[in-house]
Amino acid sequence: MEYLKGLNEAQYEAVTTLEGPLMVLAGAGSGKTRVLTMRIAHLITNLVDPFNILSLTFTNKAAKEMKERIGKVVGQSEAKSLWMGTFHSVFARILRSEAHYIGFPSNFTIYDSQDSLNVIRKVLKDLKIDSDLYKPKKVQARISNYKNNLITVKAYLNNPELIEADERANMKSIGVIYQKYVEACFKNGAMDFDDLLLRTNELLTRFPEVLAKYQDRFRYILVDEYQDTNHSQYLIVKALASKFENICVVGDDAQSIYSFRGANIQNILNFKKDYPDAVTVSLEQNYRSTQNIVNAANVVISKNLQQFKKNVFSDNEEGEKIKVYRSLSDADEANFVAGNIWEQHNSEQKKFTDFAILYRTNSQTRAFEDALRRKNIPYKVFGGLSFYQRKEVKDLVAYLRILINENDSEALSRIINYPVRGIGETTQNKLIVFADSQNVSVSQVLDNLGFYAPNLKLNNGILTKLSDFWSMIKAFQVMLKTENAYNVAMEVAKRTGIIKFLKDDQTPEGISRVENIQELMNSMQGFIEEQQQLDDGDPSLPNFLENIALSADTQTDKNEDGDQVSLMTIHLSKGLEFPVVHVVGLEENLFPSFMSSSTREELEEERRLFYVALTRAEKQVYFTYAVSRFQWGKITSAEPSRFLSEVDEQYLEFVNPATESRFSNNSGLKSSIFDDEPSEPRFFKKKDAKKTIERNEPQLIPQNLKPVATARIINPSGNSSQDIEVGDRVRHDRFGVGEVIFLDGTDPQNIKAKVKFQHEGEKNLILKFAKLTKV
Ligand SMILES: Nc1ncnc2c1ncn2[C@@H]1O[C@H](COP(=O)(O)OP(=O)(O)OP(=O)(O)O)[C@@H](O)[C@H]1O
Ligand SMILES: [Mg+2]
Repeated sequence: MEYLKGLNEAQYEAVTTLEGPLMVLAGAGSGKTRVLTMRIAHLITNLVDPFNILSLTFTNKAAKEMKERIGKVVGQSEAKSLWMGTFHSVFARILRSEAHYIGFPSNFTIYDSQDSLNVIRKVLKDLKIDSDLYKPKKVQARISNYKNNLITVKAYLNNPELIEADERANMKSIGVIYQKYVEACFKNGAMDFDDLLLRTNELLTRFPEVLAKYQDRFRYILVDEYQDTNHSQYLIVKALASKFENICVVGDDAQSIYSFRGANIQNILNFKKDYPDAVTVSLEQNYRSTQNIVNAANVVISKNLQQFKKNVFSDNEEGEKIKVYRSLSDADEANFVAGNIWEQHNSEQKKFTDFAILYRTNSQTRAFEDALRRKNIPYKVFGGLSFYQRKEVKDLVAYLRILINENDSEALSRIINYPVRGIGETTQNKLIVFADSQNVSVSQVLDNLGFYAPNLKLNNGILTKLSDFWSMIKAFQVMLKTENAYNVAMEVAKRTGIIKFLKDDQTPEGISRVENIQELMNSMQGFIEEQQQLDDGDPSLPNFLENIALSADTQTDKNEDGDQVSLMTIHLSKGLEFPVVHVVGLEENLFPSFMSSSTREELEEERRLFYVALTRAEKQVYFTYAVSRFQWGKITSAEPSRFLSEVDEQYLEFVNPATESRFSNNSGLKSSIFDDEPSEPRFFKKKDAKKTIERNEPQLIPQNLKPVATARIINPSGNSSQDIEVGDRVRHDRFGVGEVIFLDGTDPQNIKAKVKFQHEGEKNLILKFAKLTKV
């Protein structure tokens, strides 16, 4: 069989041992995912019905790619009936069919983290609990943690130890908040992400017939990235696999990076305990990266005490050294990376998809986006606020959610007065309080407005507005019976006045909101067409809504398959590979993060994250760090990350001019940024110091400016110039577009300008450094 030929001996064993429990524990790039993919192809070739195979992946995108690859071996139609996806998407699907067992409607809404946060805020308000003491995000994390460890409200309330621990942490109301939160979700007919796992566990433990059904169905179970499963996921897999024990898990303890979400490395250790005769395969050859990268990664991870010993080697070329670039600011760092990509694209004919920029936190994205945009380099930011979480998109989706599940009070509160229709907060509160007093939902009150009206204490004008609103919703529901989801959504966007409301705002943001609504429609159309082509496709609105609720990781941009640079957090990059990887922001307190460097455990997890970043690369790695960074509205100085010094110098090459101490920060820098005449920083040559000034705009200058008529902007390279006058519109890299209101000074090297920016207000700038362009 052709597909088996490309495997090495250990991989071959893992692919062809089809029966019984099997664990592949191996380093990055050693072919674990490939083994999993080929194993599924091999199962199907050996006449296992794809219907009986369940494969759990880390992202939906990974599932899609695997399916395509398997399809190439066994035929696309066979591959289609595989059950493949993330834990959340697979079990959401199962919960829909079995929801009645646990008292949920089959059309339950899935709450993303924003929705759930809103519900928590409401609960806190109802309970009159100060949200400064109980920060909603913190409460959310705690509840999530309980759920992922299968600690239900009841279990919590019966566990004095947990209650005491929360009391000690000054969180003694967590129990009651947790209870109210669960009640609110249940009443809304909604599940949050953790519920999808928790309720699946409930389903499988409380109803043996349901368990038996899915045990029989999923005779072969495969899990990728097993090191990052949490307890709840572990129990689901264990329960499903316990009848046939045909379970194959692959993972790498050195890449466990989700312990903050409850991922538990113990699951790997437990595997041997749960299945004592499990076959364990280790893969040692890394096929992804050059020797230099693999060796550097080995050195880094060996600093962790908590790890299985692994030999990983590469037979690929030795490859280039890792390039280290010390930048003077975050903007400089971004310019260097964009410049490097641009240069390699032009001179070496590399595609933009060959490049990745990996960072520790989403907030680092903007500088790179700006730099790439300036060079007209196409890029895609993964993660962050997903398309479907943008306000205008969520608002329209909330209408659609209400059509499916009227009890979804979170959706209702979003739209009842959007666009504004005179149903203000007071009215909404009255409705909620009244509904509670009658023990019905707000939608039930609206359904029977005539009946409840005499007791509602609302004036006739408001009652008419409520009744009009609800009649409109009912009309959409009727329409949904005969029209497809796209037509209904279009009608909603028009009839409710959303499109008009958004179109009235002609600012760039307003225009992009309208485009986003258009994009939502496009994605709906695309979804319907895609589903119509599938044998078991489901183009219905509920299925569309489920897909977008679970789509945090999928790509939604127009040019999805275009040639573009990938920007993402390291967490999201897990499992992926790119020819050229830039690991940026390698500074203390950023990476390792200041939030996760106080204990050894935390630091080891950060180091694993660094290992993940490094091992994404096939050919080239760039490490960059800045000695000063624009953060929280001000410039702060930064020290190089300790991880840089943990990589043996033999694997590194320093791109900057030689410095006295490679990773030492230059504490003289901070003041020099603000001085007109820089004092010479300690480890910098004079040339470098000058650059510091030029690159670190803005230069703030005294307020007392006198107007002059014209000034000349000297381009930093000195070879071109532009005249500028008071009243001119100019663009600044960081502040955007603004109008020049004052100019001051006669020395062309030292002209100062006061510019009023559209969004950023007035700024005083030294022209020489501000790099303004006339627009
Ligand atoms: N036997 C092989 N021959 C040639 N290439 C291989 C072989 N095994 C794996 N590869 C290639 O090596 C790369 C890494 O494989 P894969 O992504 O499966 O590794 P992994 O162990 O899952 O990595 P990670 O830990 O990062 O998820 C892929 O491009 C894959 O196609
Ligand atoms: Mg993998």
